[in-house]
Amino acid sequence: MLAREQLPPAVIETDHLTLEYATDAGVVRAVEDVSFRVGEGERLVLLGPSGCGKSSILKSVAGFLKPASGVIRVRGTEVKSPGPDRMVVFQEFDQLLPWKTVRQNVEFPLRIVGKLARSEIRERTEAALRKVGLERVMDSYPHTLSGGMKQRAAIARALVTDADVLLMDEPFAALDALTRTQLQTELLDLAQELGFTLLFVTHSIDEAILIGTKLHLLSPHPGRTITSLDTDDFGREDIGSARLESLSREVHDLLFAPSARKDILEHV
Ligand SMILES: Nc1ncnc2c1ncn2[C@@H]1O[C@H](COP(=O)(O)OP(=O)(O)OP(=O)(O)O)[C@@H](O)[C@H]1O
Repeated sequence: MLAREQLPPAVIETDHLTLEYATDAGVVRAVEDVSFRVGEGERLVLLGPSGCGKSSILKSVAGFLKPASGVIRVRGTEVKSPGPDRMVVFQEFDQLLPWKTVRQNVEFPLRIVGKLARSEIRERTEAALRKVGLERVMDSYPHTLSGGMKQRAAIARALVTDADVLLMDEPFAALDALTRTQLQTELLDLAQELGFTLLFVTHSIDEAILIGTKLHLLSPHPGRTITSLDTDDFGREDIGSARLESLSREVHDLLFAPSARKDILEHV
C-alpha cells in the first residue's frame, strides 16, 4: 500500500456517493455511499453484478446524473454537468455515426463546440487519428473498419477534445471471445502509450483484472462498496495462468459469497 503522498494525483474522486432515480413507483436507490479515487493514469474498474449501479456511477461521473448525496470531483472540481475533459465511450463504440467518415466522426465533438477555425479542427482531428494509428483510414466509413479500428476511432473522438479521462461502459460486452481479447489488449496498449485515466465498467471478473490497475467491487442492488483491490501487477501475460485464476476465484467469492468475505478480506 502506497502512502498517500506517493499516490499519483487524484483525477476522479467520489466521496460518499449515493445515486437515486425518481420513478412512478417511488425513489429507486441505485448506489449507496460509494467512495473511490482514481489517480493520474490509473485504470479503475467498477465490478459487480447486474443492477448494482455501475452504469449509474459512470453516468454521474460523466455529469449526466446528479448525486442524491455525496460529491464527485474531477481534478478537484465538483462535477455538475458533462465536460470535454471526460468522454464516455459506449458499448461497441456505437457512437460512431455510420454515414460519416472516420475523420468526420472524430471532428464531430469539435464542430459541436463551434469555437475553432476549420483549419484547427482539421489539424486536431488528424493529430488525434495519428495518435491512435488511423491515419490510413481517415476517409473510410465505420462499417469498413475492424473492431479494433472502431475502438481506436472512438478513442480518437474522445481524445480530440483534449479529454484525458475516458469512461467506458462495457465496451466489449457484445463481442465474441476472440475479438474481445484482442480489443482488451489494444486498449491496454493505447492506455499505456497515451496515458489516459480510465474508469471502466464490466461484470466480467477476468476482464476487470486484466484491464484494471484497481478494482472497486460493488454489492448487489443498491450498490455498496465491498472492497477495493490493487491489480496493477496483473497483465496480459497472466491470461490463463493459475495466478489469475486464483485471484478471479477470490474476487468471485467476494462478490457472490458474502460468507467467504471475512476470511478473504483479512488477507488481501
Ligand atoms: N433511468 C432509470 N430510472 C429508474 N431506475 C433506473 C434507471 N437507470 C437505472 N435504474 C436502476 O438503477 C439500478 C442500477 O442500474 P445500473 O444500470 O446502473 O446497473 P448496472 O450495474 O450498470 O447494471 P448492468 O450490469 O445490468 O448494466 C437498477 O436497479 C436499475 O433498475
